[in-house]
Amino acid sequence: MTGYNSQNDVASSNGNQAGATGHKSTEYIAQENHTYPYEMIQEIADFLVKGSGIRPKIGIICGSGLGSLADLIQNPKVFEYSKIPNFPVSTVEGHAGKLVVGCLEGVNVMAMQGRFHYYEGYPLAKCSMPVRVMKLCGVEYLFATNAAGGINPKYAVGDIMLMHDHVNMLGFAGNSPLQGPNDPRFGPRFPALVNSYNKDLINKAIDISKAMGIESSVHVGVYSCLGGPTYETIAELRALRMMGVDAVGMSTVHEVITARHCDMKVFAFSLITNKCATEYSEKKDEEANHDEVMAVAKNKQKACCEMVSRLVAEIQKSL
Ligand SMILES: O=P(O)(O)O[C@H]1O[C@H](CO)[C@@H](O)[C@H]1O
Ligand SMILES: Nc1nc2[nH]cnc2c(=O)[nH]1
Repeated sequence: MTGYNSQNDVASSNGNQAGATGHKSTEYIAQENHTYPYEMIQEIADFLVKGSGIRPKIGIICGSGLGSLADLIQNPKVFEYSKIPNFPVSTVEGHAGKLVVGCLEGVNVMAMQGRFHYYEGYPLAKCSMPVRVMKLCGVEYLFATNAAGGINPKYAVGDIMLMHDHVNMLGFAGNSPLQGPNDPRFGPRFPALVNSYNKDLINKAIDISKAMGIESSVHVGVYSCLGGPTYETIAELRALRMMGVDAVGMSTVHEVITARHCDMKVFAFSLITNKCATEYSEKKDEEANHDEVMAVAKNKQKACCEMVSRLVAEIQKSL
């Protein structure tokens, strides 16, 4: 184990910061960028597969207040993040910090009850590192869920938006989970992101929403991730709307990028927990707040759980 967690570990690691030529080694550059070497991710994956006795096919990331998605899992083996070697810990309310491995609708799955956000102080590569762990555990499909503010005026609180594309605002600012040396065992240096969101899974989810009788509150749209932790200003929300963004949050995009880099099939949805104001107003109730986000997610978790279960059942048919 090359074990490191902080800048201090970099300085005290293997002393190969600069070789005889004065060049930094790839491993040193990886550590300097807070990326995780392949071997370290493999060790985390081995720990989880050995500890659970399961090789999951589907990985689920539970959004704020949507941790109950992991409660669907049968015969769960639960790993607290703090007990998993080299794993970050969750610091946000509504993100329990547990990894749950087991069976859902006859498929082996792994669910993160708690994700990592950039605003928590973690670099993007660290936020999305668990996606690579999932990959090395055997995961082929990533289901990423989130709580988001609705910018599209047609969206109501409690609606679900199936993500078919994203606008990566952190990427515009030059920040990416793939920054730093590329390890081709995960994927290519320059991955393409068109068709990132699997069309077949979106269509299946639309059919499921019809079967559930909720199709009028299910949309297909564009998500944008901002760095947070502030919610947006009116001017920012207007700018995002002009760019074609339908819902805004502080997560998911870096996970999707990491998943597509290592060729996973991606399905993602946003639960619209608040309507974003695009007109100036003094009204307090038009301001986003995390308590409201959590309350709406709690209210709507049943529909979200059913959507996820049914989609997993559909995948099971095709395995
Ligand atoms: O994206 P998830 O983790 O669902 O959480 C969303 O809700 C929180 C803000 O209320 C932010 O963390 C935002 O990203
Ligand atoms: N950035 C952002 N994240 C959210 N998560 C839930 N609601 C919101 C929102 O309005 N903005």
